[in-house]
Amino acid sequence: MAQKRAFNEGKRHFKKNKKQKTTTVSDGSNEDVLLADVRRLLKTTNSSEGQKVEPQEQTEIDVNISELSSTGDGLAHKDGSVIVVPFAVPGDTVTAKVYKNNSDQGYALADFVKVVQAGEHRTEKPGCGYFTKCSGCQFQHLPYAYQLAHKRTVVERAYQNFSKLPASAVPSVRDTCGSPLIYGYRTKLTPHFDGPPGGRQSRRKGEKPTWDEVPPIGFMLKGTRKTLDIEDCPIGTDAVRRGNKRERKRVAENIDQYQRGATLLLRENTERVKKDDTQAEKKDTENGDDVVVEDRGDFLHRKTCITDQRAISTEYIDDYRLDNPAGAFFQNNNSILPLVTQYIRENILGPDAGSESPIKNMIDAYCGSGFFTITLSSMFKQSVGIDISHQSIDFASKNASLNNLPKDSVRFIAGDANALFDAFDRSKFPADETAVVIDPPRKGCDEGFISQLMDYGPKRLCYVSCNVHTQARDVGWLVGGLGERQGMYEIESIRGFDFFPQTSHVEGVAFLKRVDKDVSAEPASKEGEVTAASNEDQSESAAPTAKENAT
Ligand SMILES: C[S@@+](CC[C@H](N)C(=O)[O-])C[C@H]1O[C@@H](n2cnc3c(N)ncnc32)[C@H](O)[C@@H]1O
Repeated sequence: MAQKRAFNEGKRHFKKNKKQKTTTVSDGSNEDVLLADVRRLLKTTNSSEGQKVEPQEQTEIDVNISELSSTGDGLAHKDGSVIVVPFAVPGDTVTAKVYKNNSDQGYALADFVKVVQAGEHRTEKPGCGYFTKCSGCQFQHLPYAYQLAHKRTVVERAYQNFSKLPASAVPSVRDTCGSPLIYGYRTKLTPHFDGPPGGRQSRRKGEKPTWDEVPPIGFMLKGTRKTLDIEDCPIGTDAVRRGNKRERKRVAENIDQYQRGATLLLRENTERVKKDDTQAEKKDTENGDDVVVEDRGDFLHRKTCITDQRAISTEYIDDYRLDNPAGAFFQNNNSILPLVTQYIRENILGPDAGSESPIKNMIDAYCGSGFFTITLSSMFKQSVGIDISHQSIDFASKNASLNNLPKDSVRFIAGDANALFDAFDRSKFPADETAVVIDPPRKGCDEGFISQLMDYGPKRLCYVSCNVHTQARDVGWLVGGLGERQGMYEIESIRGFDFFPQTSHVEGVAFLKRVDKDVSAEPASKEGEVTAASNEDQSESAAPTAKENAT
């Protein structure tokens, strides 16, 4: 009998220092991920136990960086504590200034001060003048191959730390797929500025707040809650960078019209025009510097930057046109998306699937404005996407029409993924003929969703996630079980995709297959009949045991 797994491991409470305050660390948060790395490092370096010297806050110390954390920080072991230093590289000796000592957790957070001796991997000239000040990028001093190799390790550790699966249940993580563009890739940036000093008091008194000067407009200064003024961000696309310049000028000229701080939207928009379109040429001349023109074979892509949240932005991926409300979620690195869709096409039917694949249907849970449903639709007889946002579903339906997809085979439903399996006719989507794509927000799937998914028991799963740590937890449930529910899947492959070069983020794509019953060993069932219940019985043998789970 397989081990029953804790139903909700989502929130853990840690006692904090002498005041006995507790803090909640949610699954997959930066703190949770860092803690797992700290514990592992302390375990492997327990030789100095008993001679622990707590680093004093506000003191400067020199430390040798031994590894990179999954959050992108350098980790050093010193006198029984782990010192966490941003912008540091394994092999570096750096001076760091401790600003927070989490002694009960065994680590201290420090600011990077300077490099004393550079490690061998610190070879790149950062592409941005704000590097080591801006909190956006962590890796501009690292060669791209090193960044990709590190992200593979991040995915590996995610499964070691959060899936609760034995190593034997997790296949070797594939090499990270790199992004074709490593700068100039971000199609969306959202710089912000803070309100005027004393603004709240002025408003309370019924007075209009005034500005002494134009405030910094940009991103967070690393390790603080202050805004760093950013004139230019080289990970943005050319159109977005031009938009940033324009928006900064507009805000500076109109700052008196703002009573509070604000977040600006910079979203790339693409207009596809035939090469001989003289009207488009005229527009380009009129709009001058605002338009970036890219040659795409028979077409030109005219790229501009949208700043109105309610406007519609357009992107082209694999020749599909996808419209989206500019302020709503859409993937931010257009250059890597064709590689992701290609990879999913190559794997979603299974490694042995030829033209005779039993998989005829696709369900896209958390579908947004239909990116996966639409770009993969040609592989399936019918596809259905579901998303909690009515606005996204409206756009998904419009996108299906824009791409001339038949209404009877590509459909979208507005609703909670947790109720997904009540929302459509299961008999039209037999589990044996269906693949489910899952692409939830950073917090991952709800337990309710995972349980329902296992009740339904689709033959194949493709789990895409921008948080490989919550993804590993959820995959652990699907394979190892959740609460009373036994797991019923096996991991086929795991691979990271580098959606955000120069940063510590990695997108995970995992393929899972249902562990099917060996019908020859079960005389009572009819040949070929595989039900969710029978899969559940069978999964016991595939699920890890209590002992394995504990390792
Ligand atoms: C990471 S986005 C993925 C969107 C889409 N797959 C794409 O690539 O553009 C996550 C999506 O999950 C949706 N979402 C969040 N919670 C949900 C829930 N409980 N049920 C259904 N959709 C949900 C959000 O509206 C968002 O569109």
